[in-house]
Amino acid sequence: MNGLNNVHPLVIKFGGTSVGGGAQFANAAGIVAGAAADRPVAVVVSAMSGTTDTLLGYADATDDGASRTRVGATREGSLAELHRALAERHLAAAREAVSPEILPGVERRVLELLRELVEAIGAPDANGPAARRARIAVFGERLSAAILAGAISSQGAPAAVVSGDPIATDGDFAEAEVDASGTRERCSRYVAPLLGDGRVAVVPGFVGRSPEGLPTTLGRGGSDLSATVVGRGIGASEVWIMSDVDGVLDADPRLVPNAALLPELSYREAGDFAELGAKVLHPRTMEPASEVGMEVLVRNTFNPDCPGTRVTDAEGRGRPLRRAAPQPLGRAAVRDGPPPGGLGRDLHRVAGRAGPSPRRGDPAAGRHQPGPRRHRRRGPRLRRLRGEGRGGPARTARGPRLPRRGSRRGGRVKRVEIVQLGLGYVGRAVAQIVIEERKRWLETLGLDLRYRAVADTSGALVGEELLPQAIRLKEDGGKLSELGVEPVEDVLRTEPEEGTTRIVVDLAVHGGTFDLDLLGVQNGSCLVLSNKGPLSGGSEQYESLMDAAGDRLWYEATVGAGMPIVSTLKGLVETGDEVLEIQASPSGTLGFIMSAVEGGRSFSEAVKEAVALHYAEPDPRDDLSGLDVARKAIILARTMGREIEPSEIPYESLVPEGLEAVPLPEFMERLPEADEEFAARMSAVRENHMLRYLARIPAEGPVEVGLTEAAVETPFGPINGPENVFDFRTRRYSDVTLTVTGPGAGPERTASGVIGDMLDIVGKIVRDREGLA
Ligand SMILES: NC(=O)C1=CN([C@@H]2O[C@H](COP(=O)(O)OP(=O)(O)OC[C@H]3O[C@@H](n4cnc5c(N)ncnc54)[C@H](O)[C@@H]3O)[C@@H](O)[C@H]2O)C=CC1
Ligand SMILES: N[C@@H](CC=O)C(=O)O
Repeated sequence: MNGLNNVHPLVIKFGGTSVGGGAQFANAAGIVAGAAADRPVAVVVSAMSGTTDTLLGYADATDDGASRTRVGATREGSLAELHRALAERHLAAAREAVSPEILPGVERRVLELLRELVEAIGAPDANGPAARRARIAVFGERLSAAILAGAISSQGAPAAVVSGDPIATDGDFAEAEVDASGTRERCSRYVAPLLGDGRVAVVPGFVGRSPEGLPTTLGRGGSDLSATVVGRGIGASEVWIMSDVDGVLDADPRLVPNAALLPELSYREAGDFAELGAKVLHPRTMEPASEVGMEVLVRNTFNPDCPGTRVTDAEGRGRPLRRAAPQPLGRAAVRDGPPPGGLGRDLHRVAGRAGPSPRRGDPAAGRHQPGPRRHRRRGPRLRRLRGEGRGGPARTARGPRLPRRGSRRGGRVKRVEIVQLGLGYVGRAVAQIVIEERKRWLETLGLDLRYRAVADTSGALVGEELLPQAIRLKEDGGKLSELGVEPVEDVLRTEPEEGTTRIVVDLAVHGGTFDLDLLGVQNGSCLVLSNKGPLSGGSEQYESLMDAAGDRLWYEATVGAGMPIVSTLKGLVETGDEVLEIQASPSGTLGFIMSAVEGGRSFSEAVKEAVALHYAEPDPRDDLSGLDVARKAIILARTMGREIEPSEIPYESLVPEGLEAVPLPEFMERLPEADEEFAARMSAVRENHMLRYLARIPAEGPVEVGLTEAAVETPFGPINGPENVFDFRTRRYSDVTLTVTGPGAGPERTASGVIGDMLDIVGKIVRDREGLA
C-alpha cells in the first residue's frame, strides 16, 4: 500500500480494560510507541471500560419522542450530569497519560467531542431508535481514541486519530455487516495517509459508516472484529489483540491447575476455541484474518513479556493440545452436544473427570450445580452494547485519614484482603477502583490490598485471578457460579494469613447478608457497608452486630453515598457537641425525580432515568415507598445514640396505588398511569414552596419521614438532580446550622465512600500497631 515503504503495517487493538484509566492509557501507548519504531502501526481502541454502558443507559432512558421534544430543566440537569461524569473520567485519564505540551490539545478535543455528544443526543431522530443508539454509543470509542493518540505522541511516536471512520458497513445500525471493498477504499482515504506520513493511525473500534454516511456499530465480537477488518483494509501482516489475559491456555485452569499457554493455533483451531467460549477469539474476528493470511497475536497488555498466542494458517504447527477446555477469555463454556472435532471431545473428557463436585451447604446448589451445560450464546445486542468493564476511578472527596508516604514508619507493608459481598453496580465500581489504584497505594501508603473473594447470591469466587472476567460476567447479567464458586460462609470461616487484615465489604442489598457480616466480624474481620440492611433492622439484630464488631465497623456509604455524613455526625459527637436535630433530604432518587418533574418531565420518565443512572435501588419502589429514606433515618438516629425500632417510623409512600406488588417489569411498564396524578400533586404545592421527601431526626421524640412542602429559601428548596441535603442543628451550630450538600447517589460516588472507609481502616491498623489507638 502507498507510502509504507513496502513494510507491512501492524494493527494493535486495545480493549476497554486496557484503557480503563490514565495509567493503562500510558501503558498501552508505550506498547504502541515501541512497536512503531520498526514499522507502520494502526491502533484500534475500545471505549474506556464502562463508558458504553453509561452512554447507552442514557440513550435508553431518553428513548422516546416525548423526552426528546420536551426538554425540561431536569433533562438538561441529567445531561449535564452525564457530561460531567464523562468529562471527569476522560480528562483525568488524559492528564495522567498525556505530556503537558500535548495535553491542552487533547483536553480541547475531549470537550469538543462531549459537545458533539450533547448535540447528537438532542438531534432530531429521522432514522429510528437504533440509529440514535449507534450515534450516541460511538462517542466512547471516539473519546478514548483522542486520549490514546495524545498518549502515544507523548511517548515520542507521532500519532493522530483518523479523520473519518475507515470501516464501511451496510445500513444495519446495531449489527452492521462489513463491506470489505468499501472498507479498503475508506482505509486508503483515512488510514494510509497517516501511516505514509510516519504517524500512528488511531481508529475508534466498533464503529462503522453506513452507505449514507451515518454511524453504525458492528455486532457481536465487534470491537475485535474492527481490528482484523482494518488490518485487511490496510494490508497488515499482523494484528495484536491486547486484553487482560496472557493468551489461550490449553485447558481451563480452574479444572486443570497446570494449564499452559498455547503458543500457536491455526485459524480453524482458534475458531473451535471461540465456539467453546474463548471470548477474544470470536470466529468473526478470525474471518478477515484467515481470508488474507494475516497473523493474529493474542497478548496481555499488562504482561508484555509474555509471548501470547499466535494464530496463523499453519495447521498443527503448534504444540499438540494436551487438553482442551480452553481457558475462556471471558468465561467458562462447556458443551454437551456432539464435539466439533478433537477439541470438543477432549473438553468432554476434562469436564467429566475434573468437574467440581456439588458445593457444600449452598442453598442454591440445585440451581447452580456445576457440570456440563450448553454453551450460552448471549444475544448479540447485549454483547455489543455493553462495555468491557464497568466503573472507573472515583476518588474519595472527603480525604480519608491516611498515613502518607512520610508516615510509613519503617516502611512496613499493611497487608489487607477483601471479601466482597455483591458485584452489582457499586460492587463493580469498587473493584475497578481497587484494580486501578492499588499499585499507587502500595507505593504511597505501603498498602498491599488484594481480593480474597467476591460473592454474589450464587456463591463466592475465591482468589482474584478471574476478577476482571467476573466483572464482565456480572455486567452481562451472569452469575459467579459460571466461573466456579464456594459457599461464602466457608471463606468467612477461614483465617486470613498471619499479619493480614481482612475486610468484609458488604455491597449487597437489604438484610440477606446480615448473617454473613456477623460471621465475618465474629471471625475478626473489619466490616465496611454500603448496604443499609444490616444496620436498619430490628434493634436486637443491630445490637448483636455492634457488639461483635466493636470499632471494626465502617458504614459511611450507607447515608449520602460518598458524602461525609456519618463521619461528620460522629465527629460532632466525638468532639463533645450535642446533636439536637438532623433534617435531611437523603434520597438521591427522590431528589432527582422531584426536580425532574419540576423541570417539566413526567413522573414515569423521571423514575426510568433514575433507574438508568443507577441512583435507584434495584427495585425503585424501595426509594418511592420511603423505605430507603427510613433506613437512612434509622442509621443516623442510631449513630446519634438513639435506640429505635423500624416500626417506630411510619413513612409515606409514592408508589402508585395498585402497583405496590406487581412484578418489577410490569411496574416499570405501567408507571405512566401515575403521571397525571403526580403532576397534579406537584402543581398543588403552595407558592414559593417545593415538594420534598424529608427525614427529621431529633435527639428525642418521633423520627419523621415523608413528604413536606419546603420553602424555597430553606436548604431543601433548590435541590437539583441526585442532590442530598443534611442539616445538622447542634449546641455549637444552633444559630446557623451546619449544612452538607452534594450528590448522594451513583455507583462511583458510593464506591468512593466505601474505599474511603477501607483506607481509614488502614490508618487504624497503623495507629493500632503504633499503640496510638
Ligand atoms: N447506587 C447507589 O447510589 C447507592 C447504593 N447503596 C447501596 O449499595 C448496595 C448495592 O447497590 P447496587 O450495586 O446498586 O445494587 P445491585 O443490585 O446492582 O447489586 C447488588 C449485588 O448484591 C448481590 N447480592 C445480593 N444478595 C447477596 C447475598 N446474600 N450475598 C452476596 N451477594 C448478594 C447481588 O448478586 C448483586 O451482585 C445496595 O444495598 C444499595 O442500597 C448505597 C448508597 C448509594
Ligand atoms: N437509592 C438510594 C441510593 C443511595 O443510598 C438513593 O437514591 O439515595
